[in-house]
Amino acid sequence: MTMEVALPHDLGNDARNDILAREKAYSLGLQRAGEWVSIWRIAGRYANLSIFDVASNDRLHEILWNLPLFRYMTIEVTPLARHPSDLSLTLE
Ligand SMILES: O=C(O)C[C@H]1C=CC(=O)O1
Repeated sequence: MTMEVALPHDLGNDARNDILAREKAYSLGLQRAGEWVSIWRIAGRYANLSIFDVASNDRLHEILWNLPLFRYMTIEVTPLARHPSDLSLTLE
């Protein structure tokens, strides 16, 4: 999925630092738990591309809804399935 962030210009420094610290802590917790598998910065944008491995769509929604930055994000979810040519699935 991708998450594009648009923080309001009038957000004060303290509020900005606080929400970014809470976002980072929330993200690290989910990464340590194995549900947020990886996160990449999309070069040149205030956006990330992330891979999640969750038990259900309801769990994914719960995770996203509780992102501290949720209200400032545009999120695009792309469901992924295993590809038959994935080397790790190939017996050759
Ligand atoms: O910077 C971002 O891409 C937004 C957000 C997502 C996780 C995190 O720590 O920050």
